[in-house]
Amino acid sequence: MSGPMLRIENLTKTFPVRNAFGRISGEVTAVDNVSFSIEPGRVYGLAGESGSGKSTIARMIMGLTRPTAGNIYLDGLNITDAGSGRSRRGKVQMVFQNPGSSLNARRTIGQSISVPLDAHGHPRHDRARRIDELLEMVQLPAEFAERYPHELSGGQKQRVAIARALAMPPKLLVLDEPTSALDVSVQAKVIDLLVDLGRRLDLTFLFISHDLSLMRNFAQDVGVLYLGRIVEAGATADVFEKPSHDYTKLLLASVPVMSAEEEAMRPALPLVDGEVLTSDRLPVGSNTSFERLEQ
Ligand SMILES: Nc1ncnc2c1ncn2[C@@H]1O[C@H](COP(=O)(O)OP(=O)(O)OP(=O)(O)O)[C@@H](O)[C@H]1O
Repeated sequence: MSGPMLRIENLTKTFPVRNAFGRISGEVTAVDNVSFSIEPGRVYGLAGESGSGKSTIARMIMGLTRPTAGNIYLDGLNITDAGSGRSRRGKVQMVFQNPGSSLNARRTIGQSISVPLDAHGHPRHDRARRIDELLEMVQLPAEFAERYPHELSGGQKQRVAIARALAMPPKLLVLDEPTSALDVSVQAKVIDLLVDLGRRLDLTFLFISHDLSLMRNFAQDVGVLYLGRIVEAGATADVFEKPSHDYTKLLLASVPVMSAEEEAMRPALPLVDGEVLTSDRLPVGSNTSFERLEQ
């Protein structure tokens, strides 16, 4: 099918805010009229600081949170109200930030990987072979199938989470801060693995991160999210070279630089009322005291 793999159209999500007595006293707009699309085989980066609405967008795509307004199309199909069940038909999978908590401590790695296989009716007699194949795909030895999560490093656990997400190969892989719980040296290896798998399996990625240096290497297109809105979007190289929004400039200014050349290319810090705009001068949004409500 031609057309975008994912199309997000005017997506909005509000949550009720409760006061100390548990009564609804207002609402917070976590995602505010967001639109973007991802062409097949591309990596789209959604960048923004904590609280900007990144995870809420991911949860709506996965059918874990119902949008207040707007539409989500996956491979041409409107999945906005489809819930997290079969209607996504295994077309979309997600890898979460913390590989430790996404794996069941009481299950062996092989058992964890077989959950999606069983759920999709993969033939039992082929299960062990498929688990070996998936472990090999994420560059882990076959013996790991017998191990428990506590016997693995953070990077190895994240590789298992990726193997599980690919057990029934999806078209779209949503990565919500997939490397932020890992050491810097391990982060690059996990990203390299994702790039390689993306090519081999023809995957499309939504890569959610606050880490712009990773995004620069991985994503071809980027949308910068600030207080629930996309304030800037375009080809990653363009956005990084000529950011137009103050918030993007600020995010870029805090990316660690490696060389004098890169330092010279850093955008000047935005000035507001003649003063340098720093993170603590940005409106942070009133996101500190809400009860987190599952809708
Ligand atoms: N279930 C909920 N109930 C109430 N408010 C919520 C709920 N989920 C998210 N929010 C609020 O919505 C806003 C966006 O949160 P979200 O988790 O999407 O941000 P984020 O960019 O993913 O941040 P982080 O990187 O810290 O996870 C925040 O203000 C948050 O407090």
